Amino acid sequence: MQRFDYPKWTEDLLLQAMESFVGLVIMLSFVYTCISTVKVITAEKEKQLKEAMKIMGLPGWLHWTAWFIKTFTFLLLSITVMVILLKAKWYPGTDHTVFTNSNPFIIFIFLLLFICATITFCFAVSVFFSKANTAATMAGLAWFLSYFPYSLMQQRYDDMSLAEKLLASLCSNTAMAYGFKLIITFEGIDEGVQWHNIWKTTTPDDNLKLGYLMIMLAVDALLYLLIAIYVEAIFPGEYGVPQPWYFPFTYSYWCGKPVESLNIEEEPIENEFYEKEPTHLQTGIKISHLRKEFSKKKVAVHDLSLNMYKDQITVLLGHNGAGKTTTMSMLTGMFPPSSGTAIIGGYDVRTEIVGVRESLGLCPQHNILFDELTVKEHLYFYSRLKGLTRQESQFEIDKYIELLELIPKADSPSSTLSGGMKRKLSVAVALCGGSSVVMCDEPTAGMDPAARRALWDLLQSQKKGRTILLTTHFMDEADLLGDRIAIMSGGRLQCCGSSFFLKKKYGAGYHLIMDKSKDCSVEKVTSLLQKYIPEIEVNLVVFRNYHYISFDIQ
Ligand SMILES: Nc1ncnc2c1ncn2[C@@H]1O[C@H](COP(=O)(O)OP(=O)(O)OP(=O)(O)O)[C@@H](O)[C@H]1O
Repeated sequence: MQRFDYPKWTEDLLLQAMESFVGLVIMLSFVYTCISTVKVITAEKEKQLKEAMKIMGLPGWLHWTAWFIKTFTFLLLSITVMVILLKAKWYPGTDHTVFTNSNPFIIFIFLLLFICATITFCFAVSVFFSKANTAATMAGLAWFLSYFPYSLMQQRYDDMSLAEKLLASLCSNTAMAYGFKLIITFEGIDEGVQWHNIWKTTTPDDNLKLGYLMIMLAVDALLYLLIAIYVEAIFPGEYGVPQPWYFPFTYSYWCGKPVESLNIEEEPIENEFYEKEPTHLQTGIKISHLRKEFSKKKVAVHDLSLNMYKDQITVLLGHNGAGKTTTMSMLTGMFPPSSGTAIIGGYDVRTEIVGVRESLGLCPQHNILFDELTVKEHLYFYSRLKGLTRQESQFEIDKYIELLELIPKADSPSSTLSGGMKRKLSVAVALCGGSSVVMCDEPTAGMDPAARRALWDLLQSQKKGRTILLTTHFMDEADLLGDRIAIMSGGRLQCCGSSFFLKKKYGAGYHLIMDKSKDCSVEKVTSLLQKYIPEIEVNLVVFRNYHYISFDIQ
């Protein structure tokens, strides 16, 4: 077959076009991955999913490793395509490729190191933000900014010392740009990058070698990872207990228990509003002088001291804004206490939150579920997080979907469940995996009466061997479920004891409070009510300039 000789300029043009195309693909795939990774990681934080997973036992390193593997797999695919494009013979009848002489394996390793640096760069950016959209915008900006040292100093490249170039390479994009500049220069002298010249310069005037840049990319990857871990620890965002800035130098960070004992003083909580504590039961949660100030004026929890026992359900009962969720958030490490502490399973919530979370199951007030995961997958995921084997996890799945009557929905994604079903699943998630301390924040909110009853039965049947804390503002729920009921109001514990103790103390019965207008006849209202409830008693209460009629019904 006769070979047609193309003019040389068309070959050069095609190669240049390919170079630009490959450059664009590299750029776009990395920018896209960087922005989307930062966005999803921060969204996980924003929706409290990350903190919930950590509360349920997800170690921080595993979270980062999972994200690393996922992003790495995607980028690995894109750099493989890139290397193929760089080495593909684009021009018919010639051996010319974009990088004709270079060893593709070296280019691949170089890009592999760049991937690692890019992923940890995303981690480092994500820890500075709590809102996904802001984080994504800033990630795009930061990604381009990290290319700036290269473009700004390009004019004086020849005058720069090696130290200056290496310092600029602390920005991974700059290291990548320097690397490609070297590869292109090696290509220019028809040698290409080879194993024998990665520790050589292309000209005697240059001082930068590809080997140095590969080391710098590895250093960048490690540096960004350390920044991510450190900043996340001292600035966990809206949720999480911040560590002191010097935490890497503390004994407890590396060896678990701190040197000094964190045991809180054993002071019996006794007064007329606090029922004598059971002596035959083990304390599961010990709260001591817990206080939370959101600001100088806003104290959500005042000096709360309370013990909760194993094999019992302790109910925190209170009106909206009484401080129940804040208390639970401090116990689970979502918020650090302003003062005071709590010991859960022998661990202090201020300093040993990882230990606290080993035994913890949480059903937060707002469902924290993964939209795409099914009911079964949620139970499997959280059971495995708690350390159960595949077989044990399967047993947990079967048990809870049956107990909570979720069998027909077992394979449905959580986003397709009704509100009540989502609550059921959240409670099952808290109980599964053998959590010995279970906290449920208003678990029956939004449930119909039959579902509430089923959930009450489940909680009653599951309390053996566990310390269960649940919050509610339903008196009937507290009465039925609570072995001990702690009533909170205005951030303070008002009284605590069994349902029997509280009824004896405050009188079993109901209070009816009515708003009274100026011309209201108390006698007429009372006689009307007495027609239906003969034993009703009236007493008039004046509260903050408003008049109320308060009735006691025994
Ligand atoms: N992040 C926050 N910043 C400032 N104030 C807060 C914050 N979280 C809660 N508060 C305030 O603390 C008080 C207690 O709130 P909390 O959510 O603990 O009450 P609650 O008893 O759980 O109420 P509900 O039954 O409505 O959930 C409220 O006055 C609330 O406005």
